[in-house]
Amino acid sequence: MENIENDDIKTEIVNLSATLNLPKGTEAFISDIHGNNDKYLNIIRSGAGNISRKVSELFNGRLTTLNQKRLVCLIYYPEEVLQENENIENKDDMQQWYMDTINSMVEVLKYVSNKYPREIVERALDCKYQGIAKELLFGDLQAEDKKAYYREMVKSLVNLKMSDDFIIVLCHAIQKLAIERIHILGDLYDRGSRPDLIIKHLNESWQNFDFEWGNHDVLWMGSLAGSKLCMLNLIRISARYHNLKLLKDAYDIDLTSMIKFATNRYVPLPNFEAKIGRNDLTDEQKNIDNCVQQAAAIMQFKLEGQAIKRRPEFKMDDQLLLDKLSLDKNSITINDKVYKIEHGCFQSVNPAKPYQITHSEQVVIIDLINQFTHSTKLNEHMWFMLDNGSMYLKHNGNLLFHGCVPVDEAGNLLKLKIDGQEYAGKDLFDYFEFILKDGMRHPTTGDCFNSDLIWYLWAGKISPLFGKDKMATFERYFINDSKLQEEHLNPFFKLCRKEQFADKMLKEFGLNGRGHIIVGHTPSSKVEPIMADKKVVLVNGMSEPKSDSKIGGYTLLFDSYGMRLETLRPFTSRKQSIAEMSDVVLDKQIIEHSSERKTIADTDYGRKIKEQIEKLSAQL
Ligand SMILES: O=P(O)(O)OC[C@H]1O[C@](O)(COP(=O)(O)O)[C@@H](O)[C@@H]1O
Ligand SMILES: [Mn+2]
Repeated sequence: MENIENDDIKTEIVNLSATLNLPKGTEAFISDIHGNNDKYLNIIRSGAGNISRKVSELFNGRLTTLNQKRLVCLIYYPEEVLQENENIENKDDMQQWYMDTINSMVEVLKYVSNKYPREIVERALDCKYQGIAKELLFGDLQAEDKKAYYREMVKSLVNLKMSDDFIIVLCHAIQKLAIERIHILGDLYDRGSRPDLIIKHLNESWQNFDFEWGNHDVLWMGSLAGSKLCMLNLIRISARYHNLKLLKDAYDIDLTSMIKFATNRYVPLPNFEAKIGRNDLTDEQKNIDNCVQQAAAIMQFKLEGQAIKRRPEFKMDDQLLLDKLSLDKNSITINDKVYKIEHGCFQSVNPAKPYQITHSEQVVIIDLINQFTHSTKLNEHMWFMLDNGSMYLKHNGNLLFHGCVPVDEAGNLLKLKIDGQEYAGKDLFDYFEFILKDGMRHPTTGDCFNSDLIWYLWAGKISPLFGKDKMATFERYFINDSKLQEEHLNPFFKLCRKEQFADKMLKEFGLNGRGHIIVGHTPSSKVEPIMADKKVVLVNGMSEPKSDSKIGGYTLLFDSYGMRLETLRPFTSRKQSIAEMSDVVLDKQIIEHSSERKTIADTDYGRKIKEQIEKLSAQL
């Protein structure tokens, strides 16, 4: 008996020791997806550019560039591309195409899977075709004695009309194996229409991923925790980007009370026109978006005023603006200067009590927050974000978070004083993580401490997720003054150009200077994507590109040879990507390269394996 046990332990040690010598898996870092499911899938299905690179390594000199492109496009979008085959009329041509394609596909799959232990490769294959796929994948296709056997296998797949399904299984396996782990550096939610589908995809089809929460994600998590402020911001942004439908379709939140209230009390105004790049909306849809945005904005400003007054420690008094409106509400006095109000909509603001919510506003807010806190699907998705996420992550020596470590101009950590206790740097991140988790575990719709702090994460001066001195929502809606509308970035971003500062930040989180700080949030138009002698990398890859933008953002890949930042091609639609067979990557910059491959032994996972080996050895 003892011997059998010892043998099992020894086998396990052999397997684990062997795993340590495999090359390190490829990590992909993406950020600011903002609900753009198609663009997200375009990146994921392409292995963040990894697949086309592998195909060219494998087929250069054997396939023309055009045929490589065709193969790559098929791997990304097999469902759509295979449909085009219906146009091939000649049966022999068709058979030949399938045989060539399956063979090439198996080659690519072999190539991307050679980093993994067999068990992981098997897991990436759909069970329906696992037997055949394994035979083709792990067998020696060139062995003379078996050539006919393999040829017949592929031929039968074609004859039995199983080949489309089989190709799809191989393509999905290639996609999965091209990236070992995805880091999502925040802002999965808001602006785009289908964040729910991204969550669904990760939940159902991906194994290794993590979220570093963004300020927009916090609005959704905070709403589930009962924060009315988070919810009003969320609804305002949803209306601003014509996404109110998402709330009903994905989360079963009925906005009837809000829409009725808003369309009765407000008339459409130019400053509340939805920000969408299309003009196929009916007048009714436009009016709803416009009026709901106004109603939510006014409720938001009122409740924000109450929170700011309730929490003097937030030091946000400069954002109390409703009480600075003139009696006729056509102008506002800020720092002794009078500004004209453009297209005001303050009919529900009582000059005597500007932050007081009216009875009918209250009725709408209560209806909505009850629905948010009771939505089963929202509950499921936000817990998925909570369980798989954190405020920051230390992974393989790198530090990942969404925004910044709040500092002053001199680079000293800014302290947030709450309840007599000061939090700064890593402690500040840890504190907010505790509050967010606590808030979600104990949801309440009252004006509680957790809710206020969660809202602070969205818009507070010393919020690591926001990273700006103020959110100028009011000014941007109503005051035509570019100075007042400015939101200044925390000095962190400027200081990040200095290596010494980056080292100091890494040290604050217990990491050494060999690591990198990898962040999302800030568009590359504001901050360079590579700073501090390549120690700080910005991967804001997904914010909607402006219509004239020549790039579609950045993603970072970290494989066994090093790190490279990929500049993405602007993404318009899935249909167009397929039609043009366009690849995701426009350009790449090497951040780090070593001719000696990193192995699993060099990673955090490797460290865990070594610990396990030690434990097992002790049992022998
Ligand atoms: O693009 P919009 O909807 O006008 O939003 C602008 C607001 O979004 C923010 O940029 C925050 O969003 P990000 O985290 O995506 O930057 C605010 O600072 C700003 O006030
Ligand atoms: Mn952000």
